[in-house]
Amino acid sequence: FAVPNVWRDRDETKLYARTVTSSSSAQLPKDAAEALAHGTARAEEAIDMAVAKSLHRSGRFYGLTLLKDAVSPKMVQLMRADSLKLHSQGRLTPSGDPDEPQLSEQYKKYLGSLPVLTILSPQQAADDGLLGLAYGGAFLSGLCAQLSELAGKRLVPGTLQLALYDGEGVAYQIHEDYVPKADYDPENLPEHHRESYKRRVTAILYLQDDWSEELGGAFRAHAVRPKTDTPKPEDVIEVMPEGGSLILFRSDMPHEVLPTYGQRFALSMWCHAA
Ligand SMILES: O=C(O)CCC(=O)C(=O)O
Ligand SMILES: [Fe+2]
Repeated sequence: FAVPNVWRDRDETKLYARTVTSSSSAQLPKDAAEALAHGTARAEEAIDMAVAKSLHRSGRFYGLTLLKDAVSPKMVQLMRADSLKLHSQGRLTPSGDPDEPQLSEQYKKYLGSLPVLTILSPQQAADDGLLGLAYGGAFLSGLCAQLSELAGKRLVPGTLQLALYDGEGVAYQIHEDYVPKADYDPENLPEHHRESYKRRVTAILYLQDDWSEELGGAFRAHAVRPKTDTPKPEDVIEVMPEGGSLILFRSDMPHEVLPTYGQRFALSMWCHAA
């Protein structure tokens, strides 16, 4: 993701973090159109030049950026309610394929639990009356558009994913979201993975009401893939999945989710190279 030289400013800040203030959309949306419009407006408010620069700065953590209160507590609550609704309807599955059966108790007992997920679009969420997820999807799509504008290099909204780590120690081992095209056979992957080579920026919005350290589930960023099970402290940064927090990073950064002992929802967007 080439950026103008002026941004290569040797900023070694490990984690750029800030709290987003003021919301143009403090009111709950009254209909689907308003949910989409408010989500887009919030992206324009939250993603400014400082965020775009942070995402492209040099340094070891691939532009890792944390925006707290990226979304208001009210909207987080609405998104969480929508997410719980989809979960109760059995729409979240390990591969994201709605027809795939849920994990059996036997599988969980022997192989452990997995995160469950669904792939959605802001418009589909709006059509289904899920105003919270319509807002969240529009926010994350708007974020890609906003970064595209500020970076002068085209990015488009890619895959939007809702995932649930439903306690029981569910984790996601170290990986990169970007996978070079030569490294996989898309035919054998679920549809939403087939375009992983286009991923440039990962944005993850957390939807918990409140979260505490005993519940685990930290997002752990790695400056380098560790050679042993215990990475050096200077090589990792952990972020708690607090509701309303948004993390952004370049999609080739190694990262993982530590074992989770509470219900942990995350709405993720991969901004693709256009
Ligand atoms: O939920 C998170 O914090 C990260 C999830 C993740 O890495 C992924 O879905 O690729
Ligand atoms: Fe990931």
